[in-house]
Amino acid sequence: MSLPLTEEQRKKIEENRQKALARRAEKLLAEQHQSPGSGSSIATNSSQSKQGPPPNLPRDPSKPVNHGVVFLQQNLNSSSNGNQRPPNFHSFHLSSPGQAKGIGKRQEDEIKSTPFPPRDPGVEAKAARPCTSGQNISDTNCGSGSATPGTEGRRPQKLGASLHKAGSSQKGMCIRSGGRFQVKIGYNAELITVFKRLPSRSYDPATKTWNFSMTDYGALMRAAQSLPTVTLEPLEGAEDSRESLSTGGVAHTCLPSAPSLAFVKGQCVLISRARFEADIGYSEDLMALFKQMESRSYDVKTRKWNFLLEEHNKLIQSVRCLPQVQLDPLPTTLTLAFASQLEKTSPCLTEPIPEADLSGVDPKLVSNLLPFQRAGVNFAVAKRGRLLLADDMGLGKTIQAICIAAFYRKEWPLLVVVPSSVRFTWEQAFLQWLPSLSPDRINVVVTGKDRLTAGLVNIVSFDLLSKLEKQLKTPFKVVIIDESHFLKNIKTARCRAAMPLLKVAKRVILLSGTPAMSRPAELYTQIIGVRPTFFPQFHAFGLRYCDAKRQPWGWDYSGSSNLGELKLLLEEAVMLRRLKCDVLAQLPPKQRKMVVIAPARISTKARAALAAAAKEMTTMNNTKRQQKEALLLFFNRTAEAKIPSVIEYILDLLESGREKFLVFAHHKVVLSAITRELERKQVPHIRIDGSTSSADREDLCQQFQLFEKHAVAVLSITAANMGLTFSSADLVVFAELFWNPGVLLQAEDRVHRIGQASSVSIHYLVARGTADDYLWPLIQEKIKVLGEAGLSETNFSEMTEATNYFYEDPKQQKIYDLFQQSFEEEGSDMELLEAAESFDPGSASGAPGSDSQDLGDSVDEITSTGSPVKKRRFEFFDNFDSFMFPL
Ligand SMILES: Nc1ncnc2c1ncn2[C@@H]1O[C@H](COP(=O)(O)OP(=O)(O)OP(=O)(O)O)[C@@H](O)[C@H]1O
Repeated sequence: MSLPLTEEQRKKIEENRQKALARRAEKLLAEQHQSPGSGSSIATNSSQSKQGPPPNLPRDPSKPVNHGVVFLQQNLNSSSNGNQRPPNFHSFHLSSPGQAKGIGKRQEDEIKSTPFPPRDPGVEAKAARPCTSGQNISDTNCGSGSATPGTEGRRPQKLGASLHKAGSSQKGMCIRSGGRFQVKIGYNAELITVFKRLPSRSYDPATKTWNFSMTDYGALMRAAQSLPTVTLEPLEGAEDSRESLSTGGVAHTCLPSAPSLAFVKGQCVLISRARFEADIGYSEDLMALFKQMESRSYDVKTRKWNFLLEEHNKLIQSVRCLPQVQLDPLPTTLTLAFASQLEKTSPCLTEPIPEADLSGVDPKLVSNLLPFQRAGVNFAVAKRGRLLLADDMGLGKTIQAICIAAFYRKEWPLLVVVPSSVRFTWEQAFLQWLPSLSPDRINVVVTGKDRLTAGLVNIVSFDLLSKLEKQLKTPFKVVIIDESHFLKNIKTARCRAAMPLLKVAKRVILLSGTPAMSRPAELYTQIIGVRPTFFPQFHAFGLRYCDAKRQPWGWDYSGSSNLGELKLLLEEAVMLRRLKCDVLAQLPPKQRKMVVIAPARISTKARAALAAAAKEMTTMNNTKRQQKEALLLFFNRTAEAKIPSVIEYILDLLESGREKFLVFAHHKVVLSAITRELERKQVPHIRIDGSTSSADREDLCQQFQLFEKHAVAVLSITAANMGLTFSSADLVVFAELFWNPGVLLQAEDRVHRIGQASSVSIHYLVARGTADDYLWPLIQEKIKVLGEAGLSETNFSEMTEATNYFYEDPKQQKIYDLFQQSFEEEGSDMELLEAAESFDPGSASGAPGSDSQDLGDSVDEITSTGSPVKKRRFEFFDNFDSFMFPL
């Protein structure tokens, strides 16, 4: 005789019975999918959807069925929703004849063969994780249906209303708890599965209840409605509240079943010239599709699938048939740039760059090109003269740019836009490398009154360009932009002036050793400068490569994303970049450069003082002592006159991204003016001069070596030319010349020594119309003598061939002779040193004023009306906040 069942046992049996029924219903549904003549075809389902549930499925709602089946019924009921993009496989497969119409046979087959979404809760939970777009299941599964025309006009069932369910269904309720809500109900395995798919789920072991944020309320209620074994009372007052609507309240008729809540979204990303990767979450359907791709490869490290570019379009087309997957294709810019790979028009991955025919370019230039420079010219010609040449600093971008421009000489006049401090250095470079170019065909624009088109080669500073561009009637066909990162901020006048010129020019040669100093957004203007059709909207570029984020005040593009892809795109279509270490074997250990600094920056007063000093030197009947004094004064006046140009050059170097360098000067006034300016700009720096104690020298030197970012060492030529190591820098700037070349070489070797792995750049700043006119040839002469005697490997004259510093004028010859005699005399070093130390510009007769008072008196900054223009020249320090676009 059996004992009567306890309440507990009855409940358990009922639960088991329901589970068994659910399993059976699921099996039936699966069989229906597999059977060829069954209702699994889209067409059949479409017709069924009009007629009601398929005959082999339970019709009686009072009979328990599993959630998948209930979901099917719900979809059948909502079959009028023809325009709605189905949120998941089930709704797509089993409903919506409108959708079915648009599906081809092959897609149909794919859909038919698509298995059920994963049942393993772990896998499901993974799939249901918020996808890359930030969507979570609560908005992906219902959002699309919530406001579609197909659902309009149909009276939606209230979200919270309990459906009529089997009398044995388990009852529970939702209760508000702060900003969340909790579900009070006994154990129900299916409901737990639903819970586990909701992103905001949290389990409280103390009360043994699950709780959720309100964002998941709609999804939970809809999923619970689809479970025949569960009846959930809604939250009080939530039925018609905005909360329920915002979570998709009106769309409950298309509710997905719990397992199909997963929706994955991702994008294709280029990972090499030949392959792209699908950056997307897990989806079983997608996985099946990936496995059909011939070129598929799985990267165990990134846990992502990648494919050959030639399969990109095929994959994208196939994925479009998976309604629960959104895989964004590569941006059009990339597909255009890599068209040969996508269309497999090129049999080899990297085609060799053809050798350019440089027979029309001056042989002097061509024969001097180093192999990597020649390759740079070939690359530029292969890119039809439009490129960003981003070689490391000091690799000779100037000579390459001149050669590329000379290749297109028939299309000249040429425009060369450069930082103001190097206008004359560029002039020298043209004279040096293109002997066929008559010097009078070079037009260096110095003032706002000059003509921009007066020469065959026109060299202009960024700032003057923005004042003179209106002069242009016909555009330049060939344009060089030196330090093109000066254009990084689209809002600046210089950028606004230059960009239209680049757009219409046929050849655009951008030069920069540091195209972007802190963020990819800085590259945008340079990319479109070279390729105006790339990323027509900055926003699209920002979204992909700048990790664009919407902020309350607008979009923030200061981040970075997909950098590997950006690099590939740049290398393919825009940029050539070689690092020093790549071509070190081709480089000399030291590269010297004579920088002709802008004479226009020498103030009128300083000019007058220089002229007076020079005149004094050539005055007849002067005693030897008077001659010496005149020479010292000329030397001192030179130092003073060079200060504005020196400072401008140093600031341009910093703006160009030079991080660490040494500046040698001789006069105290020059050292002080430089350090004062660095302090003003808050650039970390050290100073070592005659007044620095031995102990401090070592400390300061160590400090400089350890500085991580940009820093400048301001050093006295005579006090810091020996015994110190500054090998963490690879650039030395001589703000002043010194008559003793041995001292200069020693100073150079502060960076060129053991510990220095790089080729070292040395820049000598030379000002015309000053004592430099005499000092420079004197130094070259002396070095030559040392070289001939085997005492120096250095040949200074090589870099100044084009510079005629020897004067025909007998007066100038006399000054030169005087310098020569003085420097050869015993003790002259000491005398010059003292003169430099004690020189006080304010006290000298005819003095132009104390050290840097005249710094701003530049012709550049005088407009055509003669009024000084106040502006922030050095954006590098003042303005990091570019590219913050308003919404
Ligand atoms: N092939 C060459 N033959 C002789 N001198 C060269 C050659 N290439 C470069 N130089 C010299 O090397 C020095 C550095 O070159 P350049 O100023 O063009 O470098 P860069 O790449 O523009 O550097 P930065 O980015 O610092 O301006 C110059 O004095 C230049 O004349």
